[in-house]
Amino acid sequence: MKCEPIPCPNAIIELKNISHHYANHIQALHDINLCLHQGDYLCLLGSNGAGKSSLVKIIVGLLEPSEGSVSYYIDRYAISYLPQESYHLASMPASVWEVILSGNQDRRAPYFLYKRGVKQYAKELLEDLNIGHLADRQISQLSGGQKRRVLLARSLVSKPKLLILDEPTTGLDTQATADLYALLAQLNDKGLSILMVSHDQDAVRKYAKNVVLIDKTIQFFGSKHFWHLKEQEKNQ
Ligand SMILES: Nc1ncnc2c1ncn2[C@@H]1O[C@H](COP(=O)(O)OP(=O)(O)OP(=O)(O)O)[C@@H](O)[C@H]1O
Repeated sequence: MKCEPIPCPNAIIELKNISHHYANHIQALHDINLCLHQGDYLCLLGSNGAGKSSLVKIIVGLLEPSEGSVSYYIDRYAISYLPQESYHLASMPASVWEVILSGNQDRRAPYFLYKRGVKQYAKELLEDLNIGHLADRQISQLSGGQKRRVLLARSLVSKPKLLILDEPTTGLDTQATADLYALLAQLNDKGLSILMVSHDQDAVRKYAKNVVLIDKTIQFFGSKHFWHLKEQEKNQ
């Protein structure tokens, strides 16, 4: 199905004609045109190998696209990214508290100059994500699900304007998953823009505003309600 791109009046990021092939000639993405709006909750869907992680890495600047351009209409430092795997952070010789605060490293200020407000917000995040009891533990000694919650707190402590998450609920139990979605919805209500790679169809139905479905190229890009109708049609 060919979709017209939704208009971009309040775009914070705009992708134009993005294509990417890796050194082994695998074509991961072809001619992607996409925009992310201020206040959006955009879910990026696609099957394994469809190019989701490649696209996210291009958006956050970790991967240079073979073709096309990305335009940023917000400060790049206002973008926070929670990747699928963060081995280096999850194995750091540091406490949970230190790892969370390191998400707010002001590049111009020494480590000890954290403002009181940042520490207060870090404490709130510890509570919201139910990891307050872990604050003094070494992150390397936590379970996979606990580490993910710590890394989410780390990616939020700088109060980003855009949060990009790649499969954020991997390894979380039912309660932790529900808590995480509730927190994201709350932050989105307060103005945080969200781009989330997800396989969780229920979460997409419940929380997303817009949906982009890719399989190297864009298969669908539009409102969640329209996507839902298309899904229903397909299943009839
Ligand atoms: N570093 C790499 N070098 C070569 N090919 C790669 C590399 N990373 C990804 N690919 C290939 O690019 C294509 C897109 O991969 P990508 O990881 O972006 O997909 P994905 O949609 O995120 O998949 P998944 O849902 O399984 O995480 C796949 O065919 C993959 O094998």
